[in-house]
Amino acid sequence: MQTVSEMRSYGGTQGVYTHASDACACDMTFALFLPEEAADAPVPILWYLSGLTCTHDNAMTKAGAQAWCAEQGIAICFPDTSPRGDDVADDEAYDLGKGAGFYVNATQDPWAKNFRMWDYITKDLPKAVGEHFAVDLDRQSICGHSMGGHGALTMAMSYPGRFRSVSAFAPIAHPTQSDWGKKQFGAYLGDDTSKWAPHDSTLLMRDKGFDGPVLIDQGSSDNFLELLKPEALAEAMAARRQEGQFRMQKGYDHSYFFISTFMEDHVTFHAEALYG
Ligand SMILES: N[C@@H](CCC(=O)N[C@@H](CS)C(=O)NCC(=O)O)C(=O)O
Repeated sequence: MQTVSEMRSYGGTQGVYTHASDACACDMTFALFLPEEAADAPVPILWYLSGLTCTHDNAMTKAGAQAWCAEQGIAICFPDTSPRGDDVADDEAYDLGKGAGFYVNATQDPWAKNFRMWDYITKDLPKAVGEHFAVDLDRQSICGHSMGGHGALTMAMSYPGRFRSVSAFAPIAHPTQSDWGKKQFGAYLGDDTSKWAPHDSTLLMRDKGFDGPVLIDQGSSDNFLELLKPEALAEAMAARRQEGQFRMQKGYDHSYFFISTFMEDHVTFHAEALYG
């Protein structure tokens, strides 16, 4: 584990670190905010998965999460969205390859060698963070934005008992039926759509739901509504009678101005579950 930077923030520390990932077969960079309570004892941790084109840096600098995490005494980790490096495959489109890992384990060439973001987020990263920092892995929650909302919801429903709560800002909610999904799942997972289904949060919600509270915020003026398909997830939540809230936020778009507006609500929501 190498420290890239560490800065004082809200009485705690905002760090950026690089480590070797077995899953992605490359070095990965992540950001971690630790509140001042972490100096005395391990603190609960919230994972924040970012969207297309992002690195660890976008949410770290624009989501405004540190103030609320400091207030609640919880850590927040911002991973990268794909493997990185000169040897890693890429595509010229912004929504495939680097910056667009889609939180799956690719099985198809040329992606299979490095694009294993599912294993990175669920295995390598918690192991590394748990070993090196004062975080309590018995108290984890997960959230994300857009492609990262998709990752957070699919991981939360796939690992019952691991995450106490899940939330998402404008998640890609039904990727098997969207051009933000079909293109990437076809490339990473191949043509057999039965391999796609475990990575669709609407299908997972219909099938099993989440064993804790769910909070979804979606801007009504989001320019990607046709790709995100929020109505499919809202319907699935209602049909399952899932504990949680789906909030359509009037006039908000897809940007970090939307995310930072509602970040306090999300951190408070997770803190209630993490300290409950
Ligand atoms: N085509 C758009 C789509 C990418 C996009 O909106 N990405 C969102 C996540 S899906 C984002 O967080 N962008 C980075 C940022 O706003 O800092 C672009 O490249 O700007």
